[in-house]
Amino acid sequence: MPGSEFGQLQSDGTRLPPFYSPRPDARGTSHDDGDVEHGDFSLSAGNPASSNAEDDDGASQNTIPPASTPLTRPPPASLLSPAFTPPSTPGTATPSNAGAAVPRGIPVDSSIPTGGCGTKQPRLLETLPEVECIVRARIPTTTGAEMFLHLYTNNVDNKEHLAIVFGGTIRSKSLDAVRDGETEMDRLVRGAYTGRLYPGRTTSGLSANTSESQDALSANLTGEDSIQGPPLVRIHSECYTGETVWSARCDCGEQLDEGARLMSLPNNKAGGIIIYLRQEGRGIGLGEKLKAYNLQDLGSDTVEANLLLRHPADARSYGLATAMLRDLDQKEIRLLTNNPDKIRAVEGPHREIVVKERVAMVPLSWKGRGGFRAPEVEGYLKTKIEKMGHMLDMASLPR
Ligand SMILES: Nc1nc2c(ncn2[C@@H]2O[C@H](COP(=O)(O)OP(=O)(O)OP(=O)(O)O)[C@@H](O)[C@H]2O)c(=O)[nH]1
Repeated sequence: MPGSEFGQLQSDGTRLPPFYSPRPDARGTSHDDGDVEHGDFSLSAGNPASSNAEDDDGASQNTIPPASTPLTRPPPASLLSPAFTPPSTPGTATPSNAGAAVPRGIPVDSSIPTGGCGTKQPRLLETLPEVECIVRARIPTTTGAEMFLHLYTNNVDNKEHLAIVFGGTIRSKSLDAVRDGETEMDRLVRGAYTGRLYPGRTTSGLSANTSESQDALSANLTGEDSIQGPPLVRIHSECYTGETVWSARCDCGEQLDEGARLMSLPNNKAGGIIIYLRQEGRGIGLGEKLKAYNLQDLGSDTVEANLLLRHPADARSYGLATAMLRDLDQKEIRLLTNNPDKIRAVEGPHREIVVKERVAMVPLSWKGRGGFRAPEVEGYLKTKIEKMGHMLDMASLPR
């Protein structure tokens, strides 16, 4: 960690990296999450992506996955644990937002060129990958927000892709499916239960006589817990540097935290899902991304650095995200992104998922809500806008 100019001084005297979550508003005013997209975005249908980026993006969407691994086979012992250990957990500085509105989205219709996600059509594989949620657990976070972490296996790679689920109404079909020969304890341990776990619980379903089931019943009757519209979704690609080792070259850590914060807002009754895909460095892997960083220090931008290393500008695909969202029983979503390619790609080859709205991700520092400023992240965002067609208006960057 760099020196003392970095980090927020906490009440217990320790310093936390300031990079991820919004700092509390120094003026003590409450934030209004309803203004997320106020004038900050252009919805131009014209896509300013360079020809390089266009060619490479198109190619990347068509990446053929490696040979299938049957879902029935147990995951290999070599499965790596996620490096997802953000130093600041979701929702820091949320208390002042307790009553804040759910962020407004911009209507999207990817079936028409003027629908708000550019004109590029990614070439997608005809069939979605198969995914299976093998375990789910409740994660109370340090801010009081709670989420359920779902770990998925699939038939195209050996990575542990994750769904971070906010709200109690979103469930995984593959997790809930009954497995041959399993006991009630097996179901409890792999997270295929309803309601909450407590010491001594022996059944995975809600039994009619517990006070918990009565609470659930009355919540449903009063509509307190009923689903209200499509959930907020973020499709997030792994970024070890930005999420774990405090890199100021990108805003990935801040985006992850901000997505989680918005999904945890009490007024967000529709729930939220962060699909956390293990495609580090836009799919080129951490080693190659570190080489790209060195090329950036030598004068290349993020797209040029990838191309110099003979990688596409963006080597990611989103079929796994589409399949995971379908497994979580979603059809329509509100997507937190500035990336037009992501909107079309996550919808899948047959629009298995429909993005109804895009919710813009404006860097927090641009809105005067904390965040961080650095020449590197400004270069990163500028390249996204100028070469990759991201729907973010650099002109609104405060000088
Ligand atoms: N190759 C490369 N990858 C980077 C660099 N900086 C960040 N990344 C990766 O870029 C990806 C960021 O992706 P996302 O957070 O999904 O964001 P996005 O696709 O840019 O679009 P949004 O949804 O608008 O945030 C992660 O996989 C990061 O590891 C870089 O300099 N070079």
